[in-house]
Amino acid sequence: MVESAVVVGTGLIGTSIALALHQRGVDVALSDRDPAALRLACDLGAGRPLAQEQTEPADVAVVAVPPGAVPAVLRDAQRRGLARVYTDVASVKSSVVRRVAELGCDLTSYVPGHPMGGRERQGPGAARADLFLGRSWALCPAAGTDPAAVKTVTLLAELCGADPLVVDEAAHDRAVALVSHAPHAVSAAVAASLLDGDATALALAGQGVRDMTRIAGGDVGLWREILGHNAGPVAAVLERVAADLAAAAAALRSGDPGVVEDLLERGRAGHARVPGKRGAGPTPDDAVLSVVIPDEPGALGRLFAAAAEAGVNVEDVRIDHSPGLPLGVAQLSVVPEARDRLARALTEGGWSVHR
Ligand SMILES: NC(=O)c1ccc[n+]([C@@H]2O[C@H](COP(=O)([O-])OP(=O)(O)OC[C@H]3O[C@@H](n4cnc5c(N)ncnc54)[C@H](O)[C@@H]3O)[C@@H](O)[C@H]2O)c1
Ligand SMILES: O=C(O)C(=O)C[C@]1(C(=O)O)C=C[C@@H](O)C=C1
Repeated sequence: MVESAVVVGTGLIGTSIALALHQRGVDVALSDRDPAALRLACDLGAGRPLAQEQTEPADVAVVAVPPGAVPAVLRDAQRRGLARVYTDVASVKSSVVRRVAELGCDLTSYVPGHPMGGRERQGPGAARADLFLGRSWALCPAAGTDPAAVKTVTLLAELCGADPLVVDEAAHDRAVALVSHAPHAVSAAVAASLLDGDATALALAGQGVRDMTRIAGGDVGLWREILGHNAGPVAAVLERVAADLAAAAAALRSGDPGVVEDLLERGRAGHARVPGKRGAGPTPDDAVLSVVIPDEPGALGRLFAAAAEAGVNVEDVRIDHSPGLPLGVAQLSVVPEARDRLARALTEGGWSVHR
């Protein structure tokens, strides 16, 4: 059971976890070294400030501070006896766990963790209770970790709507180098190239460059720490990506289309491997309906209401606006079996539906 929790570090991730737990009826006590971050998290309804003298240990304490700060914060939390079970959310695991052991923390009650949901913004103001819905949440218990502690942190992840995944810490670091850390560095490199663009080039920026550079807007201090703590695995991925890019550039200069085509084909194949919601495959093209919506208040609400009336759950939605036009296109992702039913119902309801 997770009935009470302490969250140390009320930034984006700590406050998002606290909001999710609070919504599920967990008693959440919050702490942050920055009083403004703590106050905002409390005002957002994420929990109450942790009392100086905590009498009863909570079921679980979540250390949600930058990777380099985790070991000392965990040691202090354990010394204070804040909880029976401890976890952290740092984006890297091996270096953090090594330092935690060096500081003499109790390893039996500590389950290293990493929720795979986040944003490019920092602080409690960016927190969302649904940040981890359908995301994986890595747990990296060691041989000596108490199985009951693993159960508690598994439950914590599930209460936040995530899918817990037990993985060895070194495998975790190699995996996130591939799916998170190197992509961040590549996004930063592409975004940095925009510094060479003039006003005309930037005025022509479309959705492609926005998608590609969103994560480059993340906090420099945090990402410098993350990349530095996972240096070897990240460097290995960056070297492979750099080799591909160098080969593509050389082929473009020499007019060899095969190399470029091979990169594009492998890119499509890699993209198709990225799982969708809850580990399912990506939404097949045939399960996406494009619906023209007027750019006016309530239009999206009416569209969702029409889908609900047809008994169809909208799994995901993306909205493309046409600048200068009073219209947008909502791309509704639904399970393939529901596509025809929804298309029929929307068409009968007067919506302009395209497959
Ligand atoms: N940002 C993401 O997308 C993301 C996703 C998953 C995991 N993480 C991990 O979550 C952790 C927190 O990242 P964030 O994005 O929430 O950052 P954030 O900057 O929004 O929040 C960090 C909070 O920790 C507090 N803090 C720092 N040192 C502290 C200390 N010694 N004692 C108490 N509080 C302290 C800060 O005041 C701040 O409020 C990091 O370890 C990061 O690797 C981040
Ligand atoms: O969506 C984003 O903005 C993120 O960068 C989230 C993301 C990721 O790479 O998926 C970033 C770092 C984390 O440690 C976990 C999640």
